[in-house]
Amino acid sequence: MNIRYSVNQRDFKRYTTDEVRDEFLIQNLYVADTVVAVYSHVDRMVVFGIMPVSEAVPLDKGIECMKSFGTDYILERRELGLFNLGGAGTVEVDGQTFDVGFQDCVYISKGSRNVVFKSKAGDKPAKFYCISAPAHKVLKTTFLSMADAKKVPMGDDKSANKRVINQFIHPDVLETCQLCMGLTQLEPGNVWNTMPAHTHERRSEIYTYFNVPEDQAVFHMMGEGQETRHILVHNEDAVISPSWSIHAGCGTTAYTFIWAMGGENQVFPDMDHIAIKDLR
Ligand SMILES: O=C[C@H](O)[C@@H](O)CC(=O)C(=O)O
Ligand SMILES: [Zn+2]
Repeated sequence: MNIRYSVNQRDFKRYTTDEVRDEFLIQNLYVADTVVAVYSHVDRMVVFGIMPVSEAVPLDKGIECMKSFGTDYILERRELGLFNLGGAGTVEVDGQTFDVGFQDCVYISKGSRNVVFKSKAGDKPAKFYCISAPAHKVLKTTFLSMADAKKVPMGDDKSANKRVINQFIHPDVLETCQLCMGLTQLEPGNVWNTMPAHTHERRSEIYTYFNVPEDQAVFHMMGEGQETRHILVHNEDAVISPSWSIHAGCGTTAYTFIWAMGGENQVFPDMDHIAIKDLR
């Protein structure tokens, strides 16, 4: 399992492009019949990419659970949220099966022992993007579609940032231990997300960008507001944002992304906004 240790904001100022990418960028999450896992020490969030093609893939495939998590099974002391970014699939959680289409979400409670992923058709495989965070109590494993999400329209055409923040795993929709997750969709012709930018000292966040055409990219902004850097992301890449870092992006075209947060609180508007004129 790939492990990312924490980076502080002072050392980060001196990072080269490659160092920034090695620490924060997550690529190649979807490999046939494989569980790709990246363990971040930023709020101990774990990113899993799972693309079943010709077989059913259990969450712990290829993972030494005791060595990586110190538990008998992965979700013994963790919760997990997932979105399907590919073709139709299913996830089976301790015998309960959920049909999971494109952009559907499932929250899986702490204490779930057997989690198994499948695609309906190997030539149109499902791509399960999963984020797991430490959890302290058992809650309800729940399927959420776009219709269940709370919609928060933001931005306008004039600022090229008209978008809808779809809050799926959010206190107003579903109780979780610490995980919050949702899907932000940009309107055609709009390219900016999360601008004016913010940090949230009490939480950290991971983004994954998708619906990015093959020949296009997103310039993801990170760093402190007074010392920004960019990191180029392409379709289905993910990027880790420690609490001290802004997390905003500008695409060469419209795109969609999943945001996921873990940490001290779940108060969505708990953000320290930085005025655009103050960014450096
Ligand atoms: O802390 C909240 C997260 O950064 C995202 O929800 C922001 C976002 O989706 C957007 O503005 O487009
Ligand atoms: Zn944020």
